[in-house]
Amino acid sequence: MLKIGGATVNQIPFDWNNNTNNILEAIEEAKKQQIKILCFPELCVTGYGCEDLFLSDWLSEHAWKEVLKIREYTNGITICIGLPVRLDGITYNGSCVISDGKIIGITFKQNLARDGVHYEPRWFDPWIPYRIIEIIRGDEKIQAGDLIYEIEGIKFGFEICEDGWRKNYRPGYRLMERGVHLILNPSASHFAMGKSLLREREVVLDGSVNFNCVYLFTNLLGNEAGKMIYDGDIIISQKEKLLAVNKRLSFRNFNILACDVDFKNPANSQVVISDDIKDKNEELAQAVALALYDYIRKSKAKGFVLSLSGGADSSCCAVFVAEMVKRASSELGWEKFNKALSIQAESVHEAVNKLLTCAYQGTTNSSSQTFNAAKTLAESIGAEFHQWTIDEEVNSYSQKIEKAIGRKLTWEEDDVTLQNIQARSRSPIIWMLANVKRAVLLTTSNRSEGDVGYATMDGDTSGSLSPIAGLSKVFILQWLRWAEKELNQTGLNAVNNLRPTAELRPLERNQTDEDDLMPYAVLAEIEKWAIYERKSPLQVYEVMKINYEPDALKLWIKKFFRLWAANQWKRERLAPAFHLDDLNVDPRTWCRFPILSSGFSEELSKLDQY
Ligand SMILES: Nc1ncnc2c1ncn2[C@@H]1O[C@H](COP(=O)(O)OP(=O)(O)OC[C@H]2O[C@@H]([n+]3cccc(C(=O)O)c3)[C@H](O)[C@@H]2O)[C@@H](O)[C@H]1O
Ligand SMILES: Nc1ncnc2c1ncn2[C@@H]1O[C@H](COP(=O)(O)OP(=O)(O)OP(=O)(O)O)[C@@H](O)[C@H]1O
Ligand SMILES: NC(=O)CC[C@H](N)C(=O)O
Repeated sequence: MLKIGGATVNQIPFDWNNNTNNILEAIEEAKKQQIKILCFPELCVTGYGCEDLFLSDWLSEHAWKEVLKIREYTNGITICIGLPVRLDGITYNGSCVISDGKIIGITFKQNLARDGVHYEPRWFDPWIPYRIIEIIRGDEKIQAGDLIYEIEGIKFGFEICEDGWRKNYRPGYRLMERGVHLILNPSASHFAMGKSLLREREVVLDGSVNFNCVYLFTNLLGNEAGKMIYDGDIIISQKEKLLAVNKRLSFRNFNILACDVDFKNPANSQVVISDDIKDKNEELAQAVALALYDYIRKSKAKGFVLSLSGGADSSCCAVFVAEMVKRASSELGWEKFNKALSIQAESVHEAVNKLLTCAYQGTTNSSSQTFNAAKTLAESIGAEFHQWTIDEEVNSYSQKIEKAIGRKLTWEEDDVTLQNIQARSRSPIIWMLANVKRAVLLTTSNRSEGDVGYATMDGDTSGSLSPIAGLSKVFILQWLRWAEKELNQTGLNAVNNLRPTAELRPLERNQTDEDDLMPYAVLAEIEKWAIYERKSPLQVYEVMKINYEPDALKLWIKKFFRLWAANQWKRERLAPAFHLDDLNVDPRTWCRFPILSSGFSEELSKLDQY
């Protein structure tokens, strides 16, 4: 029997103190549990999200100094820690094995992650299979490359994150030929709804079955650098059996999971029952809560400010903050929670009151229904709530422009202008409140709005963090109904009975988002084919035509592609957002698209001729 384990850690890019402390605390705990081999996540010494700093010499040099510090605490244990290693001006992504005070080697990643949110080839070079070199650090000579190691008669090697996702190119095939009993996978695998099952089945179980071994996977934890959230999974399998899976998305700085493994007789290996929850609505609630907690903790802001309209998007943001307080305080206890966020509170309501300030900013076009929905929700979660109207500001701007252009503004001629000035008049004062409170201003953009630019730049897009910009409106609407019932967020009842509306036109015009755009379900389906599956307008029409009336569908597809292309600049200006789904329209991470383009003019005319 050999006790092996993983340690997930909540790191911060080049926050040496935080990162090394987390690693040392985890080692101490692992020693108490008598773990013999302990695997930490990918690049855990520096953080995974150091971006172009990986190209500098000093980052890797400093990382090495931390490795030497950590080495001092490894008596009686073998650990693997991830760090960048720069050799002759080229950076490699390595996992360093330290056993009982000795550095016994560094393995380098062979397959670099380059899809979706990952841009590793910009910073790292892939390592060539079987290549082994000797590197000099101080007066030490260290083996590095495609190594295998042996501890207490157990041979082990590495697949580093993406290595385990590249089905036919997995280093595991070669490690099996070289007789390893154990494969360690240190990872930085970002959260997306539904993805943790893929890790379990396609990386871990497929690995232990195909390579006839024990497979140990350890992921990073939390919102490390602003956008990506790491689940902090630790998964251990032996051949076709899952031995241990931890509860993901913890608010703690580190978590450990270990089990006793009998390498010769798998039937004797310890099995740890998992209480992880895979339901998409629940894992999303936990992931966004953790992301918000880490964001204020790491940015040292004093809380959040939110322009709360009583509509779905802003209400969703408010509920996520309340869930953050509820979940983090329940896992950490009030003492740790208060210390981490520099507040004093003893109940969820009290803490939400200190951390979330909301304002309803009505106009003559606002309804009593949205006001009541906003007020009821704010009261139910305990948020500080203010209300005022912005008609004076809107009228003042309008009168000045009317004087300048020498005519009256009218809804017939100036529809979008008159809408936008309302959204923009809410912006300076809500920013002012954020300044006063030294808080982060949340913006409420969702992914469907992002697709088609259905938002006013520097109006409702104002803010510095956009928690739900990665979610489609269809998903948000169903999540809110789920949260009302399953999370007992009863203050959502009125919100859930409203139809999405911008309330920017006079009330008698009965504005709804879906009349302005198209049904949100259609928008989400076109988005799936056009953006996720990368199909042309005609191809989107081909796959969708069986379910819709042809002329209406053509109009919707044309509207989507036209607005998509015209609004790339707007997506570039949206506040940083969390990555939550397989698909994202963030131009700085998942989805690159030109700001100026043909706007699909030829492709859309082909659709007309079809
Ligand atoms: N390619 C480009 N590169 C750089 N800038 C570009 C540009 N194209 C336009 N622009 C600029 O952008 C301006 C237009 O953008 P912008 O002012 O944002 O406004 P715009 O996109 O024209 O209109 C905003 C839309 O969002 C809707 N809305 C607004 C507010 C809230 C909600 C809601 O759901 O609650 C909905 C509103 O009904 C309207 O349909 C132009 O005046 C021009 O200055
Ligand atoms: N009366 C209002 N008071 C405060 N903020 C408002 C008001 N109207 C709009 N806003 C701000 O503008 C944002 C954009 O409005 P939008 O209509 O897209 O979202 P929503 O009102 O939250 O949801 P829905 O679209 O489902 O009505 C809101 O989320 C909110 O932050
Ligand atoms: N860091 C990595 O190599 C991550 C890549 C992997 N495909 C993931 O998304 O989880």
